[in-house]
Amino acid sequence: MSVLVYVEQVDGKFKKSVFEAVSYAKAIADIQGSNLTAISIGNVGESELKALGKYGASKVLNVANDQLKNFVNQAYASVIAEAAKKEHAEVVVLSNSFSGKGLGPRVAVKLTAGLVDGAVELPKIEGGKFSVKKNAFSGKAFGITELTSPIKVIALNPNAFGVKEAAVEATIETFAPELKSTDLTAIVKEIVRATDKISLPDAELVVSAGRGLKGPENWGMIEELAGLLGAATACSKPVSDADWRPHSEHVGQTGIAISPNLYIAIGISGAIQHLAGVSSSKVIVVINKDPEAPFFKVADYGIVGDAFEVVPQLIEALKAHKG
Ligand SMILES: Cc1cc2nc3c(=O)[nH]c(=O)nc-3n(C[C@H](O)[C@H](O)[C@H](O)COP(=O)(O)OP(=O)(O)OC[C@H]3O[C@@H](n4cnc5c(N)ncnc54)[C@H](O)[C@@H]3O)c2cc1C
Repeated sequence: MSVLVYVEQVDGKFKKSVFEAVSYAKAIADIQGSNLTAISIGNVGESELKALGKYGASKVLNVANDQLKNFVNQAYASVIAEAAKKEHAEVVVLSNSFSGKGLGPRVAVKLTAGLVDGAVELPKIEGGKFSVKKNAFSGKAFGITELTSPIKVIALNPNAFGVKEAAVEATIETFAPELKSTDLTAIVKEIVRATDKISLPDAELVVSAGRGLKGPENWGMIEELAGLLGAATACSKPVSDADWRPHSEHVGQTGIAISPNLYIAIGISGAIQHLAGVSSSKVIVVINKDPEAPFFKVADYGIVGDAFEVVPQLIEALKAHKG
């Protein structure tokens, strides 16, 4: 018996959410008294794979196949399921990222396993029962799901558990499962990234702005503030609908759901559909000129003021602090 964790790579590197998923899987392995194996797909260097030992993976299955260099949902799901069978894994953990959201259900079907996606806590394993707390209704509620299948698949929400070190020596093993032709009907040859900015779902700090900014020409100060903080930028739905910002920045019920350590909302009213995607942020700072704006009700810190006065002052203060 073991726990298997899928470690998603981007350009041969692991993101923070991977170390978090490994830490989470290691904690489950410790509860069960079993070992943790990681499965890496794509061309990842040995030192990067070995580094997974720092978070508790004692074995790393390495699938270095050129056809799988870039993410292919169907094929990756087959490889993860084969790895789970090989390792007799009782629990399979992955990150509830863009690709994890597609992989989780596929892996679960292949293993006839129960799935919890959007997990926010370690499972409770008591009296033969295995239940997991998860986000429900776009983050407006939590649900407790009991998994009754012998194999369980858990997709962990980024930033829900944190990265925890549990250093062990990781051994690397080559794994080359046979792929069906139906798994490779589409191969991603190359991914050309539109931007090299910090990716929103992984960002620990997010600076977000809404219609209060009046127009796209005013985003310079938002980008400058985000740049100084090392934060990603986000926006409300009307802003991306009006093409002031790209749709990839739209957060909320119909956009991306995020849970960064810090979310700064500037000129955003705080409509329930917006809050659905950001309310699990650890600290929320709201800047709005209307003291009655609903966002203040969920804010940890609020500044009532005009964004065009407050943001430049914040930028100056940060520059002075950094200098
Ligand atoms: C089915 C459905 C799904 C939706 N999904 C989403 C979603 O995923 N994400 C989302 O964001 N919205 C979503 N919406 C839209 C949502 O209901 C709100 O309309 C939207 O969030 C409002 O965006 P906003 O706060 O930027 O704009 P507004 O509501 O226009 O608010 C602008 C805010 O800026 C403040 N302001 C104005 N000028 C300044 C200034 N100079 N300085 C400081 N503050 C200023 C105002 O006081 C106001 O609070 C959805 C709606 C529906 C019906």
